[in-house]
Amino acid sequence: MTAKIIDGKAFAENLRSRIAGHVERLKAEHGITPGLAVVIVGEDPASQVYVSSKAKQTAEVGMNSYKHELPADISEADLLALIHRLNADPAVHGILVQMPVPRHIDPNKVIEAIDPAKDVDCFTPANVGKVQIGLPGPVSCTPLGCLMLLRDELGSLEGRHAVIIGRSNLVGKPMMQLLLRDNCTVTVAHSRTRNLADIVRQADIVVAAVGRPQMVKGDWIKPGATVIDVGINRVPAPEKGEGKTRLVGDVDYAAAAEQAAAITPVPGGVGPMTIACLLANTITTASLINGLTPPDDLTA
Ligand SMILES: Nc1nc(=O)c2c([nH]1)NC[C@@H]1CN(c3ccc(C(=O)N[C@@H](CCC(=O)O)C(=O)O)cc3)C=[N+]21
Repeated sequence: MTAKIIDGKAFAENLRSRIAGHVERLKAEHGITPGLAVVIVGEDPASQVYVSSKAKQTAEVGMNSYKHELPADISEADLLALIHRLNADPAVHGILVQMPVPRHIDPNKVIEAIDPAKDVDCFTPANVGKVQIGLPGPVSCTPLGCLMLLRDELGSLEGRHAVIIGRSNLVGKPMMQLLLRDNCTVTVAHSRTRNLADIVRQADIVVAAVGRPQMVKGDWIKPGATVIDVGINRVPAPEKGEGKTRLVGDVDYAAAAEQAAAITPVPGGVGPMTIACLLANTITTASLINGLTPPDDLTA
């Protein structure tokens, strides 16, 4: 079998055009222009690239984009003061502080400072709790993107056995909540799991989010399974020339594609969905801040 390639880039483009429609409607019917503030501390080149593409896509869907580039040596107090100003700014409906922040800044203090009503990453305890009990609000961007791709591919997820590899607060844990809410049977495996290959072999749905290049092997995949690869790992690519690199996922793509019914590529799979879901969350928070029901095609 050769798997169908799940085109996350195309799905994300379609999602962004729906988001643009919601922006139009919020402007025309309610006089609201959703605004997203993105804060980046320091000059990590990879982070710069992501932040620029977030800002560009924010503007493309008709939202206001506010970019705050801060020097790497900014004090924690000054960063928290900026977050408090953004919390109080009525033009800002979403706040994202690009992670990781430099070591002298406590990421937990940064997250705690963000008003949960504007927490488009879904990092704050209040929003993590809302996802768990199914209340409306922003949903972690990467898991939301994975869920949208899975629903589009499979229709109902009910009764399917999903194996998530990775238990991070960023991906594994929220993914577990969302798949449970969709009536999957969920197994969360991680670095200490015994017989990982045998557990993955039982999965109808595999979500790989371990951050180790090509760790999930082709013969771990049950024939006909759906594979979502969250990993984005930059590895050396001497075949492209000296010093060159390429992106690979957490799954051995070529071998897994021989077994799976459908699989996401890297790049062009989950990554573009993460950014589109950030914009979706900004529509959700802009709606809730203004007492409106968020559109249900943009959330879990
Ligand atoms: N507060 C916060 N929220 C985040 O959501 C957040 C963050 N911090 N820090 C960094 C990570 C990383 N991240 C990515 C988003 C999109 C792609 C993406 O679109 N990747 C492309 C490839 C891009 C390339 O070629 O380098 C793809 O997979 O096709 C990747 C990575 C969001 N993050």
